[in-house]
Amino acid sequence: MPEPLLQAVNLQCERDKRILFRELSFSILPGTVTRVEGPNGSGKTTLLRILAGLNDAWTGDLRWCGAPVANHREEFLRNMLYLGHRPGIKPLLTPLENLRALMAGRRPVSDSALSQALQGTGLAGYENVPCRNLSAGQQRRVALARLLIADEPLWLLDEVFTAIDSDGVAAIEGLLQQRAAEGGAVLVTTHHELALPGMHRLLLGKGGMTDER
Ligand SMILES: Nc1ncnc2c1ncn2[C@@H]1O[C@H](COP(=O)(O)OP(=O)(O)OP(=O)(O)O)[C@@H](O)[C@H]1O
Repeated sequence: MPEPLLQAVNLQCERDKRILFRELSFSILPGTVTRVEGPNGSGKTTLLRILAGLNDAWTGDLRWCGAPVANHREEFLRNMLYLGHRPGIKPLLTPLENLRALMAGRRPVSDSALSQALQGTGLAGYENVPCRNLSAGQQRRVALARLLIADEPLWLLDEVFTAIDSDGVAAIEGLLQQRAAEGGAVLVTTHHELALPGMHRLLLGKGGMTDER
């Protein structure tokens, strides 16, 4: 079996004196897509934020390629892409400016490559329009264009299908499968039905977690 990209060991998280999950352990292998599932409020967003280093209210161990994330935080952050359930784009900036800002601090990417990514998400002709003038789905597509220029092997995607039409959902499903086929791994939360062959499932809530296929 290949070495897991990410391992969680005995994660516990408490919010407002309520235990969201405890003794939560799982391994994310390269080449996999895993859907984090559970009812509203079961902790899906919280778990992804913990994995992305955006929430400190937890105990347990996280390992990246076998080494504690805490000791290799920069390397982990370089290899991980997190897209949250809000598009996280700036309404006064154009799609091109937003995508440039999303890549800041990462590797340099030319404007023509950024434009190509925007065109790949159906935003041809909107590259220089302020995002506040775009529809909800188009704004989401600006954030999703990030996936088309992502070289990070691990993707953490929280409700990124929101406001996306069926063609767009199918295109994103293709990107997730492609990342897995390239040896990466994807964790995704969504209330949409996903039909990805071989998809793993992490079930939160109802007092525990299972990993099923
Ligand atoms: N900043 C916060 N402070 C305190 N409690 C919080 C905070 N954020 C979330 N919670 C609580 O944590 C629980 C889990 O929230 P979370 O957003 O992780 O659930 P979820 O499974 O993603 O839900 P949904 O399916 O509705 O998106 C909720 O009961 C919520 O009230």
